[in-house]
Amino acid sequence: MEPADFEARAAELLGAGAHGYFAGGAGDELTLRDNVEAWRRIALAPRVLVDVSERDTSVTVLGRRRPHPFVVAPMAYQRSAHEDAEIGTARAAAATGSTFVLSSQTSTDPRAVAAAGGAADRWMQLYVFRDRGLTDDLVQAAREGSFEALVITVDFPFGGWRDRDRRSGYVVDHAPYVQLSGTPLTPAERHAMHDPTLTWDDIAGFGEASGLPIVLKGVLGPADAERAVQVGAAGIVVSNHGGRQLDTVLSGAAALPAVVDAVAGRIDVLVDGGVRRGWDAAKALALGADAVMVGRPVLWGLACEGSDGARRVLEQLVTEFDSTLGLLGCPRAEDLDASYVVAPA
Ligand SMILES: Cc1cc2nc3c(=O)[nH]c(=O)nc-3n(C[C@H](O)[C@H](O)[C@H](O)COP(=O)(O)O)c2cc1C
Ligand SMILES: CCCCCCC(=O)C(=O)O
Repeated sequence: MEPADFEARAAELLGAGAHGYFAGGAGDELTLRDNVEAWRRIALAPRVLVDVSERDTSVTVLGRRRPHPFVVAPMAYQRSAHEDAEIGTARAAAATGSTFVLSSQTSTDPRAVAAAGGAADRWMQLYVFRDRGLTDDLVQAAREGSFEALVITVDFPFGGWRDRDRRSGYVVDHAPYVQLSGTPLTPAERHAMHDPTLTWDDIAGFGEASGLPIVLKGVLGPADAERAVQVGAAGIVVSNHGGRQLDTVLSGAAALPAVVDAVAGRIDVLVDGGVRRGWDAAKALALGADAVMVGRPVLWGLACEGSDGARRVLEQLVTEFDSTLGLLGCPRAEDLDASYVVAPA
C-alpha cells in the first residue's frame, strides 16, 4: 500500500467512533477542508538554470539545526489508532529525523516515549487543566524525559463543537496517561478538564517552572503573535487545531504572512493544518515559516501499518520536499522566500 492510500484504508480499519474523532473537525468542517485547499491555492514559482545537483533540506528551529522542516503534531489517544501508539510514532519520527511532539493526552507514559525515541528531538505539548496537579505532572515528565520544549496549546479553553463525536457518542477506548478516574470519559467530559481561565499572565510561569523554552500553539493573528513575543515565548505555531475548534476560522496558510510580518524574526514561527505534500511545506517556508507540523497523515500511517506506516508517511514528505527544492530551483530550504510563491489575490 502507498502512503497516499493510508487515509482511505484507515477509514476501513478504524471503528466509526475513533475514525470520526481522528478525521473530524468542528461544525460543518469548512475550516477542516479549507486547511488543505489553502495550500493548494498557492502556486509555486520556479527558477530555472540553477545548479540543484546538491540540495539542503535542513532548517534551524529553537536554535537547533534539524534535517528537514517536518514536525509531528501532538495528537491525542494514539493507542486508538494502533497498538504501537505514541512509541511507534516517536520511533517513526526518530528514524526520519523529524521532531516529535507528544500530546498531553498521550496514551503512553511520556518517560516510555522518551526512552523509545532515544536522542531524537522531542517536545511536550501541554494542556493546562483545571487540576493543575495533572499539568505539573506532565511538566515533570517532560523534564525527566529530556523533552526539549513545552508546546502550550492556547486555542483550547474547551473543546470545539464536533458533530461527529456527538453523533457517534465516541468514548476513548483506553485509559490515557492523564486519567482522572478509572471510568472512560466522554469527549464532553474530557473537554471540561481544560482550564478556560488561562490567560497571557500565566504563560511565563510555565517557562520558569520547567526551565524549558515555550512554544505557543494556536496563534492565528498578528496581535497575539506580538503578545507571544512579549511574554517570552521562543516560538509560536500558527494553527487552527486542524479545524477542530472553531469552524470558519482562517487557515494556517492564510494566517501565516501577517504573523510572520508581526514577529519579524524575533521568535520562530511554525504552521500547521492541511500540510499533506512536500510542496506544501516549501510554500510554508517561502511564506516565512521556520517549520511545519503534520497531523492526520501520520495518524493514518500509524493506523494502517503501525510505526512503519508513520515512518513511511514522513519519509515520503521529506522526499517530496527535497524534490520540490530541486524542481523549484532553490537548493537550500533556508533560501526559500516569497519570490517562490504566488498567493491568490
Ligand atoms: C486526532 C487529533 C488529536 C489531536 N490532539 C491534539 C492534542 O492533544 N494537542 C494539541 O495541541 N493538538 C492536537 N491536535 C491538533 C494537531 O496538533 C494539529 O494542530 C492538527 O492536527 C494539524 O492539522 P492536520 O491534521 O491537518 O495536519 C489533534 C489533532 C487530531 C487530528
Ligand atoms: C476528546 C477531548 C480531547 C481533547 C484533547 C485532544 C485534542 O486536542 C483534540 O483536538 O481532540
